[in-house]
Amino acid sequence: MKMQHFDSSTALNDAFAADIAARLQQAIETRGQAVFVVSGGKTPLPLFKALAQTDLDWSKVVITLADDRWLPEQHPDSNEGLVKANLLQHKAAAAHFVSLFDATHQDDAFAGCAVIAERVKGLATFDVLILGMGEDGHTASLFPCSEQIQAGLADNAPDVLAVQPATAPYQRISFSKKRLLDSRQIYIHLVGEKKLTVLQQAEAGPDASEMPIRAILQQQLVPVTVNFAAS
Ligand SMILES: O=C1O[C@H](COP(=O)(O)O)[C@@H](O)[C@H](O)[C@H]1O
Repeated sequence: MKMQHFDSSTALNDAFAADIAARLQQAIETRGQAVFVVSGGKTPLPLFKALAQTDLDWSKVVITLADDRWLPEQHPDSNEGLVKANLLQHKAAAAHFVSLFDATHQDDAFAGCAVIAERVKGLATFDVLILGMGEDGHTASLFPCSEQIQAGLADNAPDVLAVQPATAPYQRISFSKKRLLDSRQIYIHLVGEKKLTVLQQAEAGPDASEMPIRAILQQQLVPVTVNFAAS
């Protein structure tokens, strides 16, 4: 794991956006398209705004989410709504977005999960995956407090699973650890000292079902870079 400390989130976002654009550009040149997987929550908002202004042939970029809350995009807590309002704008408006929500099963992520599995099954290896982390050590929607945590971390897990966290709102849909690790480069994006403390706790302990971010930190298949700023 590579750890990068930045003096400010502005410096982090500028460098991060340039790095992502270079990797997506390289993927387009090598394979004709790039698959870019982002996370929701509050942390990535300024990064999304910076990326939206970045020169790239976005029409060759497929964007999806590592996870989403099972909500229509109009809901203020929908990660899809956040991505559409902040990333899929300006120069990045030409990107193709793959939603993790299905309105025909809008009240039940468990019923809708098969639709999402079908939708994402053709996605190639993720060229760039950005993960966030909650203060409980969850990443994507692999929540330690959920009944689905062992299924999400299993080596034979499906690509996506529905999750009901016990201590966070909304049903979720999440890529499994197995599918998240089918990536060429993983970034963990952290802002705030508290998240750094949580990351250090995660590095120190063995059990990924207690802190699912460990499944990303303690593997050797995919390079991981942590981009951190205190504020
Ligand atoms: O619930 C979620 O939380 C994490 C972390 O969010 P943040 O607001 O602390 O940045 C996020 O990575 C994940 O995508 C989201 O669904």
